Amino acid sequence: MAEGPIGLLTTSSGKLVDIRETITLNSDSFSNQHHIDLVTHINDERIPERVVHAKGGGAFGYFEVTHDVSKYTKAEVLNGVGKTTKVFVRFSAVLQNLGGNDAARDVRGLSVKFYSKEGIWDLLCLSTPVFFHRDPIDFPNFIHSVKRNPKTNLFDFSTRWDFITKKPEALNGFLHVLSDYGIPNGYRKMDAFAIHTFVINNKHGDKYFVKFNFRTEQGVEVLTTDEAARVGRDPDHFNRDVYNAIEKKNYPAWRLEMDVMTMETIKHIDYNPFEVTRLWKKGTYITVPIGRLVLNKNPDNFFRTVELSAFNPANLVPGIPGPMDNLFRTRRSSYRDAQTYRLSINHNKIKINQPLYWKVYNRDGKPPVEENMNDAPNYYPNSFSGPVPYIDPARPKERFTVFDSNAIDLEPASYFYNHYLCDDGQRQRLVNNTARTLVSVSPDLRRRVIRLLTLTDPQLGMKVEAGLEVALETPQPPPPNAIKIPRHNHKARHQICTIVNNYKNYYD
Ligand code: HEM
Repeated sequence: MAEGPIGLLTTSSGKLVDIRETITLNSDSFSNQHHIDLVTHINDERIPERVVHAKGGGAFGYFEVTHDVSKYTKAEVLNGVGKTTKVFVRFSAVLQNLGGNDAARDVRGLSVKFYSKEGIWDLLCLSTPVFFHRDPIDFPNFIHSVKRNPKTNLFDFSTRWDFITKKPEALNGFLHVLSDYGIPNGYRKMDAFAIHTFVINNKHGDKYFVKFNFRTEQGVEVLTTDEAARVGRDPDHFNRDVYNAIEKKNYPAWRLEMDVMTMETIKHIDYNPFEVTRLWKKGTYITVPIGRLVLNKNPDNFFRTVELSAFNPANLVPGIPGPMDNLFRTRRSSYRDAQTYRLSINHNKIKINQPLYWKVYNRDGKPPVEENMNDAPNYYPNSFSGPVPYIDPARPKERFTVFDSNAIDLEPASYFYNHYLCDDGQRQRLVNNTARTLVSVSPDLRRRVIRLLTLTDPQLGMKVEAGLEVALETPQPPPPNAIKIPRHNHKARHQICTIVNNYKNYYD
């Protein structure tokens, strides 16, 4: 904050405001343009919240290349050891509305906007290494089933479990959310995964298949359900945590690495590596370090940066042609459509989304239009010095198609329960959390869920059934913000469970 006033007050059209115009009592308030300016502007201050990932926070920083990956990709942003690129990062919770609770059991987002010399690269990641469905047509149904019930406007476990039992591939993702991994101890303490298998290429046009993963340098930490209920008494705990760490110059950082598969491996492995509801099997890939993401500046203005930011997975750069699976193909158009609705067709001209360089044939539309390409031709091809395309000699020529299977495969969910979770304590907490969600659903739906869990793993089904019996007889804890903490309970210890990230141990 500046020490003195930063200048004289004006109306939004620039007229200086007399001090007598700052009060309207006993005056002709409708001749007071300052008053009208204020009371009408506030009516239009809201824009639609994001349909998913509405609650979030963000920070600026940089990405530094620490390893030479030119063998795999020619992308300028990932090349040149020691080089830094400016970034803006947005953290989010998928299901929470604006103003929702950071400590809710949910999937988290970590989206990175790289302001690269070759254009914006948006890398969108989740805190789970797997997604919930493979068919893009399921997205609206899946989101409806996990967001608020249209009648009660409450979050509803019946609709969630109903959807999962009809689409069992979603179970693996849900088990992640119901486990310790479902509530990280803040955004700084979580890893993040881009999930899809990306195609990348080097300057010779050779293709590689990679999964991008961010590994937190703060260490992975999670909250138990009870711990989260306490932490959640401050609904903005996660945003506050990131903000305060940056203000204290304790800059949060992540290592960016990629799991790499060659074209040869892709052709011969016994599972579909493009399948987003499962992990890659150990031994079929190598892990290559790339660089470091560091957040070192809080935004000066939340709305102008975090709310107006538009991350679009289709924003890719040369050397990273991107994923080929069907889900990603839908994402290529979906985000642009959402952001046009939320921010206008010119969302890429909003400061936070602007690339370093752009020359386009698009014109006009809702502001901002910036210089609107001034007097340059507005059609292509033309004979009047309009911008021309370049030729990328390294663009991969070979094309192939990814076919998805419709088969239901419960093995990834079974693997998660038996091997990804590292001990019986983790497994028991998953069982308890799952049982609690079944208390409010109908007996018929409970039976369907137990049956699905039993098919996944007999022990899991049996334990959840037993846990449910206990939960039905135990009075349910009140909602988090109604929990009473004893006034002098200095001994209330934060039982934060620090867990080894065993994602890499898959199929060890
Ligand atoms: C068919 C599948 C999917 C569809 C249709 C979809 C759609 C959307 C939409 C419409 C938004 C809001 C965009 C906005 O208003 O700015 C969004 C946000 C987001 N999505 Fe997806 N999504 C899909 C799958 C995924 C997957 C697989 C990931 C994981 C990598 C993911 C990660 C994210 C993240 C991190 C955000 C928040 C971006 C931000 O911080 O603004 N989504 N998604």
